[in-house]
Amino acid sequence: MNSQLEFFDRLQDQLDSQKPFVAYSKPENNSRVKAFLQKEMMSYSTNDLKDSGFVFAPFQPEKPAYLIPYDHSDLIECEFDGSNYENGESRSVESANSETQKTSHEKLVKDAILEIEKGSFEKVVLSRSEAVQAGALKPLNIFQTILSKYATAMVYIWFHPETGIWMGATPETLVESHRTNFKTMALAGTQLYKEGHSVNWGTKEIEEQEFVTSYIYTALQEMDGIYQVKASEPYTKRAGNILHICTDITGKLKSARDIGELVKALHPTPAVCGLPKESALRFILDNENYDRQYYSGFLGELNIKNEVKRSGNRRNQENQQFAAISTKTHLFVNLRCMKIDSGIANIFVGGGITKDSKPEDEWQETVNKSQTMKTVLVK
Ligand SMILES: C=C(O[C@@H]1C=C(C(=O)O)C=C[C@H]1O)C(=O)O
Repeated sequence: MNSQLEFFDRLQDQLDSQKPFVAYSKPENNSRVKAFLQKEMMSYSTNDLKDSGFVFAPFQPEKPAYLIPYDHSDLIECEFDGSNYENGESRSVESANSETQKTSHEKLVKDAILEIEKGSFEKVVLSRSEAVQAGALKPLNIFQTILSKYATAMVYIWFHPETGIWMGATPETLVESHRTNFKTMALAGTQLYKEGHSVNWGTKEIEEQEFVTSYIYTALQEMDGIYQVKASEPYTKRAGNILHICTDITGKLKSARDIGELVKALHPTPAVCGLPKESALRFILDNENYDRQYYSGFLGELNIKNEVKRSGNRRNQENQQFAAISTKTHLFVNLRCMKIDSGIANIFVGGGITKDSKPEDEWQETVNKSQTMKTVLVK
């Protein structure tokens, strides 16, 4: 375990020498910050997700996913004390041309609704990117503010010379697996969190989230090598100033090595792409008018060896040997994120469109979601 100062110095050195690294804290243990520091300048990728390390994959499934390999990295960690950072309600930065952005996002939404009425697809997730000034704020200081502000998210900073600096605070698990057990979630429907107010969901949000659950559930049930698929009751999940509807879905894989096939079946899920997947993806690529890059892709720990302490009990030795080589994967969908480039933060936000969508509300939803990153850009 490193001291916080030492830990962030190591990250800064890595950034100064332009070598890939990732630092992150997971929702279940949010004060523990871990990092993979790649030892050399090399560029690694993973196609089948059978490698071990930290993966950073784009939205478009056929494009390569970067990997910081476990075997080529220094792994460091620290306990993070966020008490020195400004917290609570903060102001937020605004971009200059929001009227133009509003008009073009609403036009995009209207075009999608026409397409839904024609029967081309049932749901499509439409997004935009917005550039705001990050000023003189240093990337690692922004990351520390995100860590102190969003305790229940997967908070990360990723750097690779070929992708630039990305960071975010995502609420959405793509797949979590340990040995042959796996878990995923159907997350959709959005409203602003208001303290002290009871939460009611409208039909549009309930239906939209049910689409996502039933697509994931059916896709998993139909897949070879997947068993015992179960879905929880939907519940409300808070992510910063935003609320979503969430259903947890669990199951079993025939082999722990099949994680790549599972991810291939899920990504991009209807929570970030649409339904049916192919026609929604086509609409996104033809109409969004910008490149999502790694926004709504996925990132996280891939096939990480699980540390298991052996006991001296001889009767259980077979089991223990199995446990000693078991691996864990925890991948998140890259949402509520931004790319930092020469003092400019490009924030990425989107939302699901169905036949019942109202263009102005959909614009407002992206504005609300953009606050997650905007509020960490103020000194
Ligand atoms: C697409 C985003 O979020 C996704 C879309 C949601 C929605 O349409 O309500 C809710 C949660 C996420 O699955 C985003 O945050 O940019």
